[in-house]
Amino acid sequence: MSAPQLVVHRDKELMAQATAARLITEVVDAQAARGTASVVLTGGRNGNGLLAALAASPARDAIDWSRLDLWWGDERFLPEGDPERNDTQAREALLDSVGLDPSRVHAMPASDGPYAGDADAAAAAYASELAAAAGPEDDGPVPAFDVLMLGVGPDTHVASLFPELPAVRETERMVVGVHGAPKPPPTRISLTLPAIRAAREVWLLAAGEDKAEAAGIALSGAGEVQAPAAGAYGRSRTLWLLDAAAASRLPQALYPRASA
Ligand SMILES: O=C1O[C@H](COP(=O)(O)O)[C@@H](O)[C@H](O)[C@H]1O
Repeated sequence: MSAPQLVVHRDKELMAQATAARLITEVVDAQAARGTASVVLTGGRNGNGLLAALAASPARDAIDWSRLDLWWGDERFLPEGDPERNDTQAREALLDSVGLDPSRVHAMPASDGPYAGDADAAAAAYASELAAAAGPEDDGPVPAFDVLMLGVGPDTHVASLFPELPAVRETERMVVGVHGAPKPPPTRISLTLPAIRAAREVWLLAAGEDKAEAAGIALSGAGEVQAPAAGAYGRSRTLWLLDAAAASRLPQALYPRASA
């Protein structure tokens, strides 16, 4: 487990641009060291903002996109191409405009595919895909992703692990179907905390006033069942990337601010 490190940017635009630059460097370094890189994408406003910033960055061409494996931390269990799918939004924001190898883009199954209506079976299939990609050096049934990104929800959810729902308590399976999510749609697929913790680096993204309470709770010693973001950490680094609005309710000891 790596203790959280915080980086606070002035506003969400700067946070997205700086995180895009950070991601480019990480991917380029991983490709230089190992030939390939693996990144886990997140959905939501902050995740899509980051992808849009990456698409707009001239430095994006430093990445060899054909040697990048992309995975998702969660997905809304909806038909292929649905505008609310995280996969659809990521393709529009970035993926359709770079030269990815389609065989390395590992979208989570859609609700109208071979697992029609069965999110649990779809989750098991994604777990098998992850296990097939893991090598002996990964030391487990999922790859040691270079960077795994998670948007933090206003209720402290990450991926589709919502407070108090069974998925956040999962300790054995790497991917689960989520039922009854409080944020629409109710049926989802999600990596679990053990899968998230297999990543070398976990980056939590929180921008905007509506994330301030969640960031404050998760970084104040809350339990992971009540505040799933508190249970998300990487093997070698856990990085919280915030804007000033989202950092406004962090404990002073973590993020000192001049008193008003
Ligand atoms: O539904 C989801 O929400 C979270 C957070 O989204 P945000 O819009 O509040 O930033 C996201 O990280 C997750 O991938 C997504 O499925």
